[in-house]
This record gives sequence, C-alpha cells and structure tokens, in this order.
Amino acid sequence: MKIILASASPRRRELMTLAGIPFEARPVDADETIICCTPPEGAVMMLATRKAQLAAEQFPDDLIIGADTVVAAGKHIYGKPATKEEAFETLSALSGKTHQVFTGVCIYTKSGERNAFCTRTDVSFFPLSEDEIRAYIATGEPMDKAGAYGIQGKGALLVEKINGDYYNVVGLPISQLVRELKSFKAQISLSKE
Ligand SMILES: Cc1cn([C@H]2C[C@H](O)[C@@H](COP(=O)(O)OP(=O)(O)OP(=O)(O)O)O2)c(=O)[nH]c1=O
Repeated sequence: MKIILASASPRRRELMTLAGIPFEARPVDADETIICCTPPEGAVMMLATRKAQLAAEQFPDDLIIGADTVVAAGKHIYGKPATKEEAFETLSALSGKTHQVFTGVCIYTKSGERNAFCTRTDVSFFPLSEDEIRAYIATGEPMDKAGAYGIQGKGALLVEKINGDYYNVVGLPISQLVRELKSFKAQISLSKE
C-alpha cells in the first residue's frame, strides 16, 4: 500500500519529505467552496476529506492523505485570495490582531478506514501600514496562500508571535500526522528503506 498525498501544495510535499514519510503526490481538483456558517474546524476537515475521497477514486488500493488550511479571524474565514485587492483586504483585517490558522487532515482508504483531525495555531500580526501591506503583496507571495501570507517567507516579518505548531500554519501539522499514521490500522511503513 502506497501513501498518496492528494495535494498540489509544494509546502505539504516538503513537510512530508522532512518527516521522512514515503509518498507520491497526486493533486486533485476539489471544489473548495465552504458552506456558509460552517465553523472553520468542520470546514477544513470536510475539505480535507473531499480531497482524499477524490484521490481514492484513482488510487483505490492506497492510503490517501488530504489536507486543507484556512485562516479564521472573528466570524470570517479566509482562504487563498482571488485578487490582489482581496489580499489587501485580508491583510488589513489581520493587521495588529491575533487570528487562528486551522489545518484539517484526512487519512483515508477506499476500504473504509478514515481519520480526520484538525490542528489550530494562533498567530498574532504586528500592526501593518498600508505601504507595508502593498509592498508585501508586490512580492507575489500572498496569492496562493490562505490568509494571503506565508509565514515561511517574507510573511514572517508580519508576525509578532505564534502559539502552536508552526508547521500547521505552513499547511501540514506534521508531528500530529505522523502520530495519527502510526495508530492507523492500515499496514504502512513509515521508513524509507
Ligand atoms: C497561512 C499560510 C498558508 N500557507 C499555504 C498552505 C496551503 O498550501 C495554502 C492553503 O490552501 P489549501 O487549499 O489548503 O491548499 P493548496 O490549494 O495550496 O493545495 P492542495 O489543495 O492541492 O493541497 O496556504 C502557507 O504556505 N503559509 C502560511 O503561512
């Protein structure tokens, strides 16, 4: 049984490699629309499960990992910005405040085993000036990232402090994932021999 990462995210691939998990990356084209008023924890687990189920159609004999990350602040849920203006609005809303980053992960086999979990990290931003936000957007970094920033890049300069797993913010709570995989019933080897 192979491990399939149902993801196009280069960050998730890097983190799987960092953890020493042997895997193949097979992106899926999932509808990432979140039903209105769904709490972020439920939304990310639902989307992670949707991605895993789609990949399982193509790889019915394998163990699939799907993941989804969103940023939540107050009642708002922020995914990847569609435009630079949306990135500006998102970063303005996060400026000077603490928000939550939720990543949902689903480990799934077509034979019926399923484990979905969600990890939360609190991230506090410094107050940001309009010029600072515009300069950051001009780097191009925000456009493919939930909440319109990447903590692993220049986005690190926006962050005053974090509470929780750093790798969860980058897109995969890798230590929790390794623990969940160990307790998963499927016969998988986590070593790369
Ligand atoms: C907050 C934050 C998010 N991100 C990224 C992680 C995810 O790749 C992305 C959130 O979008 P997702 O929809 O979770 O993932 P994706 O579209 O990149 O990849 P796939 O659906 O194929 O798995 O935002 C960072 O890289 N750094 C950060 O600091």
